[in-house]
Parts: sequence; structure tokens; C-alpha cells
Amino acid sequence: MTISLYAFGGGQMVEAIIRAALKNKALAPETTFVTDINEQRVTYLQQKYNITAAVTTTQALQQAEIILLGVRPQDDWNAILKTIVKENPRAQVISIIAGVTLQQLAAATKVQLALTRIIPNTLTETGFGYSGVTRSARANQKIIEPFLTSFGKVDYIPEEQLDIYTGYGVAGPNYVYNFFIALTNAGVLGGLSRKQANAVALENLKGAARMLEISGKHPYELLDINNSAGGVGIAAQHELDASDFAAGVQNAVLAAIQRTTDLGGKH
Ligand SMILES: NC(=O)C1=CN([C@@H]2O[C@H](COP(=O)(O)OP(=O)(O)OC[C@H]3O[C@@H](n4cnc5c(N)ncnc54)[C@H](OP(=O)(O)O)[C@@H]3O)[C@@H](O)[C@H]2O)C=CC1
Ligand SMILES: O=C(O)[C@@H]1CCC=N1
Repeated sequence: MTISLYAFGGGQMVEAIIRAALKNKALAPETTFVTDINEQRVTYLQQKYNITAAVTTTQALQQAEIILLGVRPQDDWNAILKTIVKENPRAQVISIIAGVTLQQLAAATKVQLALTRIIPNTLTETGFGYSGVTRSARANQKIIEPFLTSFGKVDYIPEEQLDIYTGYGVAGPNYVYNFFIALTNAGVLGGLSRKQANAVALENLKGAARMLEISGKHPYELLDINNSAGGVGIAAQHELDASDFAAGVQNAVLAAIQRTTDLGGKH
């Protein structure tokens, strides 16, 4: 069964959500509406997904079962919330805005909305990737859950963990993409073609993830299997241990968490 949706902001994340939810039949094109201050985005979404991506469609907003707040923390979500209170205060309102708390969202209106805060992952179409989710007391899990699970796995977490989830989990693919680039460049540096290096790295990435999943072994145990005495693997391990590799990744995650909190705190 599909649910009607009205999204404010039609950027990268909303597009990724809609693409997966339409594909998984949680949304139907005729009851999916997106509004964006950027008219080119509206036209693009309309043409690509056959949805009604209109600049103003008050009736659609009034009838939407779920309203998605898809703008950035720096955008005027206060004004959007006021519009929702005026047009459809009974809808389930889902905010994907990084860092902005339920309390901050609630403070923007006098009426208590059925608010849920989620931090979705751009891996929407893969079936992988967790959304961190925190519901307010008025949110209706039965209504929102089929929609949420149509674009990823759902992890209900305390709100104080959402910023950590954002910097670590949702920005998570960024760290993996960076590792992939570093690794494939190493293959090319060693003398493989770009095509070969990409193919080998992708298989290793998928295979190593699967090994971690099915073996139940700690990664140190898996490293033991790969490192023979006085051999190749341990020579590489020595260089990695002497480098800033681990600290670099950890500092990047901590910076992302801090940035999430800072962005929310600005409001
Ligand atoms: N990308 C990601 O991986 C993730 C993003 N998020 C969250 O999703 C939200 C959107 O991020 P993302 O999609 O990457 O950003 P984008 O910049 O791609 O999208 C935001 C869109 O909203 C538009 N916009 C701004 N103000 C308004 C308004 N008042 N009414 C309607 N539209 C408006 C912007 O237009 P214009 O550009 O012209 O200002 C832009 O098209 C953010 O809050 C972010 O924290 C959460 C999890 C992951
Ligand atoms: O960069 C961003 O703002 C989004 C939020 C978390 C990951 N990407």
C-alpha cells in the first residue's frame, strides 16, 4: 500500500529517498509531491520520476499523510513548519535535517506536530545503510515505518545518539569511497590499469565485508590469516601501523560529528 508524501526541498537526499520509495512501491508517483525553491530541481524531479514536483500545491500539502522536511539546517525550516501548522497539522512530519533537534523543531510552532527525526543514508537503493530514527510522542510508527523501511534499514535510537549516527553512520559511505580511491590509486601506482585496479578493489571490498559478516571473527583474526610470517601482508601492515591511517579516519569521523552538532546549534 502506498502513502501520500509532500516534501519540502528536493535535493540529493530527498531524491535518493523518493527514488527508492517509488521503486519499492511505498510511494506512488501520483501522490508524491516535492517543492523546492530551485525551479530547475522541480522540473528535473518531475521529468525523471513522473511525480508532481510543483512549486505550490496547497491541496496536496493539505492531503499528505507524510510531510518530509528535506531542506538544510541553514535553510528557513521555521517558515516551512509554520506553513505545515497552517495547512496540515495532523500529518506525520519527518525531518531529515542534520543536527536540528525535536525540541528545536517543536519550538518553531505553537501546535504540537507528530514529529519524527531521521538521519537517512544515501545508500537508499542498495538495501544497505541504516537510518537513525527518533520519534516524538505524537509520531505514529505504524504509519511511517513502511515508508522508512522502503529506503534503508531502520535503527530506533535515543536522540542524543543522532549526531554521532550522522557523522559516523550516515557520512559512512564517504569514508569507504575515500578508502576505495586510495586503494585503487595504489593499484595503479603498482602498475595495474585503472580498470583492473577498480575491479580487484571492489571484489576485495565486497568479499572482506562478507567475511566479517559470515565468519564471526574479529578483524585481527582475519588479518592473521592474511599475514604469513616474514611475508608480504605483514610488511604492508607495518607501514599502515606507522602511518596516520587510523587516526586520520577517526579524526574525520569526530569532525563530522562536531559539524553536525554545530549546524544544529546555529538555530
Ligand atoms: N546528503 C546526505 O547524505 C544527507 C543529507 N541529510 C540532510 O538532508 C537535508 C538536505 O541535504 P541535501 O539533499 O544533501 O542538500 P541539497 O542542497 O541537495 O538539497 C536541499 C534543497 O532544498 C532547497 N531549499 C532550500 N530552502 C528551501 C525552502 N525554504 N523550501 C524549499 N526548498 C528549499 C535547496 O535549494 P537551493 O540549493 O536553491 O537553496 C536544495 O535544492 C539536509 O538537512 C541534510 O542534513 C541527511 C542525511 C544524509
Ligand atoms: O553533508 C551532509 O550535510 C550530509 C549529512 C550527513 C551526511 N551528509
